[in-house]
Formats: sequence, structure tokens, C-alpha cells
Amino acid sequence: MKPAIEIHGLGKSYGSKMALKDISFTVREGSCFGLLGPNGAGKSTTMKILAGLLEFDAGGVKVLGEDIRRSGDRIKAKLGYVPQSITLYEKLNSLDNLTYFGEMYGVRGGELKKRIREVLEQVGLADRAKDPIASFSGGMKRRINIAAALLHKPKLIIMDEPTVGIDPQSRNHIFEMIRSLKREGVTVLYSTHYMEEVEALCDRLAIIDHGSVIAQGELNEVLDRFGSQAVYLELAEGERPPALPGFDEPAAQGRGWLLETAAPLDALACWASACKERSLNVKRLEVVRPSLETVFLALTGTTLRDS
Ligand SMILES: Nc1ncnc2c1ncn2[C@@H]1O[C@H](COP(=O)(O)OP(=O)(O)OP(=O)(O)O)[C@@H](O)[C@H]1O
Repeated sequence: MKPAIEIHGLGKSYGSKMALKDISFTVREGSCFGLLGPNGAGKSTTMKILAGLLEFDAGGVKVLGEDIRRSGDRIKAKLGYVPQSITLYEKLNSLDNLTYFGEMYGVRGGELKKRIREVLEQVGLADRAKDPIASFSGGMKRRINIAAALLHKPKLIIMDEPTVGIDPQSRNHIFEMIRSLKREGVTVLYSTHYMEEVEALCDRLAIIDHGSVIAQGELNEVLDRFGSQAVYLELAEGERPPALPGFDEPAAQGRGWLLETAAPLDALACWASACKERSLNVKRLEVVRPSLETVFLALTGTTLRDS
């Protein structure tokens, strides 16, 4: 399949601050690609460059087969960009907001009216078309912001952390919408610092830290390559996990303990017999697959959320 986005060695500084050092990745047409990284990693900067809103200093960027430096305006007409901050007129209703944005994208008249009806259905807010934006929840505003970026039927949609600070219902709507856009062949670039979202939505991902891509590929590839296997043990309240000679110390996680190891079956067998010997009440004992959290920790020495 053809690439919708090709980025090679992208670099960008804000004054003396180097925001992007070396960003390279390719996104297949019709797929959902996740950009995962902590605050300040460079996700928004990368997305603004792709949306044609920001110049860059080094490297090359092709969007939908065209060089962004040569065909910026033609590319802009084919992509939708959902910025991180909500940009709507609070006093106007959804209909008027969408009319304004649609005209900005060059959609007019009967076609615009039809598209507004369709996108309001798509984001599940058709019944709120005439209510002022000021009366909407953060999640509903976000959905209208996404609707605005869809009016001109873009082939590529770039969403910058669209689920930050929103309610679960709006989040589910956004997820469903992304799935249905994908079914229609639209390419989605999605940034987040929630790895569960990447797991739920994305075909491939790039992990960005300090302006560089530090890992990329299909989720399972990245997990296999950089993640460590682990065994999870949960005991009755107040009970402590037995130490296992020859293994690392387990770390507290959730209601139990996680032991990272290259030999999870051996660790599981040792923990099972040690717990039995001590008559401990085992609630759960299982080999767990590596998570992006452990991948991130292994690659950067920090967790996604704390950084
Ligand atoms: N307009 C600007 N002027 C100066 N520095 C900036 C500007 N915008 C971003 N930066 C810096 O560039 C780096 C990358 O920021 P960017 O917003 O791209 O990261 P991000 O991964 O999107 O983070 P977040 O999740 O917080 O949006 C950060 O160090 C940030 O402080």
C-alpha cells in the first residue's frame, strides 16, 4: 500500500531549543499510526509541520505523495487537523461553528449543509446542533472540533491528543469514529501519552522522546523487541510475595507484584511452589505480556505518565 506520510530526518528548533532532532517514520494509507511520547517529546511539533502550520529546519516530509515544501496548499486541502487545544466560538452553536470551518475549507452551499448533517451524526451530536458550544462538556467540544476537521472529507486526519481530559462516553465516540474512518480508507495519525489508546486503535506506532524516534513498528514487534516478560502474583491482603533466589525483586503493581524476567515460566513455577510451602493465598499467578509502559521505561529510564 502507498504511504500517506513519509518523514525523513526531520529537525526543528524554536530559537535555541531543539524540539525535533531526528524524526523518521512512514504511515501506510488507510492505517492508524500512533505517536506515543511524554509531554514535550515533540508530538505536536511533528503534527503541526505535517499540517503545514510550521516550517522545519532539516529533513524531508511527503504527505499523500507530495513534498510538503512544494505542494503545501494542495496537501492542506486533503488533510484534516485536530489541534490539541479546542478552537471553537463558544457563543455560537455547532451549526454556525461548522459552517464557519466548512467555508474555511472551501465547502459551500448545499454540499456544506449535507456535510454538516453527516459529520454531526458521525460524532454523535446531531441532536445538539442548535445549542451554544458554551453549554457543551469538554468531550462534546472536542467532538465538534473533530467534526470541523472532517467537513471537507480529508484523506488524512491528524489528531493531537484528542482524548486529554474528556469523559469516557466522548472517548468511546472518538474511538468508534476513528475505526469507521479507517474502514472508509482514511489515514489517521494519532498522538497520545496513553499506551492503552495505541493498543486499542493503532496498526503501528512510533515512540518519541526528546525529539527523536526511539522505537517504531507494529505494537507486537515493539513489545517483543524492547519489552521484558514478567510474572504477576496477587495474594490475600497483608501477605507478602516470597523472594525468589536468582531473580530480581518484584515491584508492587496494582493489587499485586510484578516480576520482570527473561525466564517467566521458571519464575512462575518457583513462585507457585514457594507460595504453597508458606500456605499463602494465591489470588492470581500468571505470565503477563510485556506492556508499552515497560518498553518505555527500558528505553528512556522514565515512565510515560511521570515524565
Ligand atoms: N512555540 C514554542 N516555542 C518554544 N518552544 C516550544 C514551542 N512549542 C514547543 N516548544 C518546545 O518544544 C518541545 C516539543 O514540544 P511539543 O509541544 O512538540 O511536544 P509534545 O510531545 O506535543 O508535548 P505535549 O504532550 O505537552 O503537547 C518541548 O520542549 C516544548 O517546550
